[in-house]
Amino acid sequence: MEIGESSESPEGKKKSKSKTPRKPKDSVLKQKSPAEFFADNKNIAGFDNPGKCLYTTVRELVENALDSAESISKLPIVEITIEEIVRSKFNSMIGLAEHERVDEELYDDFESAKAREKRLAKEARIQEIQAKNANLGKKVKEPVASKAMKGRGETSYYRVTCKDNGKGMPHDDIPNMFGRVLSGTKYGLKQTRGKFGLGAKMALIWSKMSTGLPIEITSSMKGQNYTSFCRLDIDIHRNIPHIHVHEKQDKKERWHGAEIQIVIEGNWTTYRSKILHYMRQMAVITPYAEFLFRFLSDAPDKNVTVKFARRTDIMPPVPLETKYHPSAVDLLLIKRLIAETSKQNLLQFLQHEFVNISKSHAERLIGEMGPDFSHKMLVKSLTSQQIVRIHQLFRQAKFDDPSGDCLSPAGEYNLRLGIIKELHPDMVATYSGSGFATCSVLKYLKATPFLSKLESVLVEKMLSNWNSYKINQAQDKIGVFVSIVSTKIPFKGTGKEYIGDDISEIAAAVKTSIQQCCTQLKSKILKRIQAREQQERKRNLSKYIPNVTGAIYDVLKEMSHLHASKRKRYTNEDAEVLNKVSNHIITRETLGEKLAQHVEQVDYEMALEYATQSGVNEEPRENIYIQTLEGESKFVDFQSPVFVFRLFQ
Ligand SMILES: Nc1ncnc2c1ncn2[C@@H]1O[C@H](COP(=O)(O)OP(=O)(O)OP(=O)(O)O)[C@@H](O)[C@H]1O
Repeated sequence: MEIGESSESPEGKKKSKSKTPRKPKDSVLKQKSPAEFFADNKNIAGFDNPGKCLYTTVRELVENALDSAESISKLPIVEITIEEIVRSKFNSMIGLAEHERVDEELYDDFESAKAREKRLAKEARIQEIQAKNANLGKKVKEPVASKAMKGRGETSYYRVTCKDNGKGMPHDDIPNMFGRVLSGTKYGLKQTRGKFGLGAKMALIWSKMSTGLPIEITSSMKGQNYTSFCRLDIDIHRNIPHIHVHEKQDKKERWHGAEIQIVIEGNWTTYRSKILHYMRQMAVITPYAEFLFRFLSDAPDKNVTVKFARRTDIMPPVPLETKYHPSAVDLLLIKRLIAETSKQNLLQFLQHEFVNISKSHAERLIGEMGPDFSHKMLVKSLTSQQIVRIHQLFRQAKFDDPSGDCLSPAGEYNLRLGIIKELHPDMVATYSGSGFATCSVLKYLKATPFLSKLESVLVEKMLSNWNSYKINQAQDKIGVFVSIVSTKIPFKGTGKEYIGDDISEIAAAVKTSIQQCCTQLKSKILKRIQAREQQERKRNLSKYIPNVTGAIYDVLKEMSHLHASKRKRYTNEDAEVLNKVSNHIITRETLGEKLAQHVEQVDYEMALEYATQSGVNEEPRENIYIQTLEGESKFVDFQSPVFVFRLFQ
């Protein structure tokens, strides 16, 4: 599907010989190609400012790499490198001579001698205050960038390279895949990260807007004895690739996959933490992938190398292509399906082009459509009115929900593993819901602030009663991961940053998942609280043993004197005890020991009583997750926060 082709640019029109009516002189009507539209509105695809553009470029390339490796069931290895290119280096790269400023006052970062003096004095004062605060152990705020530091001219360029071990691309498709907006291989009804056929082209449009440099693609597919190399940019007005080089080269290594390289303007300083956070999130959600992230610059202290190692060899199965659900199609879609179907008659069409319509169900539906319809009628001969009738029936009839079999959720096992390995939380709870294959994870951290403002507001909205789950919002740090898989995620924009909470089924599934996780956490937290209380009770009782023994022993001693001097006679058991005191069989020490034994006994009995009441009759248990024995792997991992068992068959 290439929507781009239907929209002609003014240039395209000039060239075409078609007899379209001439534009009236006073008309203000204009057309835009999809590439022009997205260049003008790049914010809707997550390309807002240079920093965000760098971040979104990384995201788009990484997600394409993962999609590609997963499509052939290959454990992904993704190497992403961001190389900083300072302006002087960039200029020499493009053959632009360095220019010494002549008229300083022309520049945005110009400051007069007086202003400079004032600024330096202010900065010195701030530094002094900060030094004082640091000595007092107070928190020191990051200094705000001064005008001289943040001049608009301080552009930085970055070469972003992403290499994967995925499927690679057919040689002839590469130019359109990267140089034609709204072209891709992921429009079908299949769960993939990519969907719009836009991301890589947005990165290219941004490189064209900011550096003017082309994108370079190297690709090799399994079984190909060559490597494809393509250097191209995009003709924005016509929305077509502008190819510089497109050739087959000798294959030097046994590699299949793709390597994409692009030079763009960006801002590493402001987006460093967001990019690293994203890489970590990807490592959490895809623990079966290996990520190598590198930031390289001329200043070695700025360089970053992070390797997120693979923690499991078990990846979710490849998602399956599915068909449309009859309740979810519109008129346009039915017409398209009719045009594209290979089935001859209406019965076969209904039965094979939709999910949840069996043969007998199709027969009943055709019966319900009216006398104009029959099983054998040619589907391509349906009139517009008849198609409307089918559509109306699809809207009114009752169909089973789609099964979700075509989806491949990350699964509790993978999410849990990813979270434990990357975030080392204090506690984790996971829950996997059905229907939307929603899997939600809630982790509970003591030390690391995790939620961003937006996420916390969202979770807050979902769950206002943390207290009832024994979660202390002021003290406890809570992280929530929700993984939603679908053939079509209802993102709010092509930047794929948000999904709305207006789709009630998704909102309800997410809420239930979070509540389920909270309930699991609650029982873990309660156990911990009770264990702490038990320890405290014992400590409190033991604390008084010396004083209590002393007091009792003094009284017994006094009584034994009275008894021995016959000033007061005690009988039976009392006399026996007092004699033992006189004969040093009962001493301060033996009394202390007995009391300690008693405290131990009482404590044990109380713990036992609690355990019987709450149904805990053993040591606290930790759930372990066993991966199913599907796929090629001949082993199974038993995963717990403290150990992993790998059992080979
Ligand atoms: N690393 C890669 N390996 C193999 N194919 C790739 C790779 N990167 C891109 N492609 C191909 O190029 C197409 C276009 O990619 P692009 O990022 O523009 O869109 P998309 O991934 O399909 O959708 P979205 O815009 O939602 O990300 C993809 O559909 C895919 O077929």
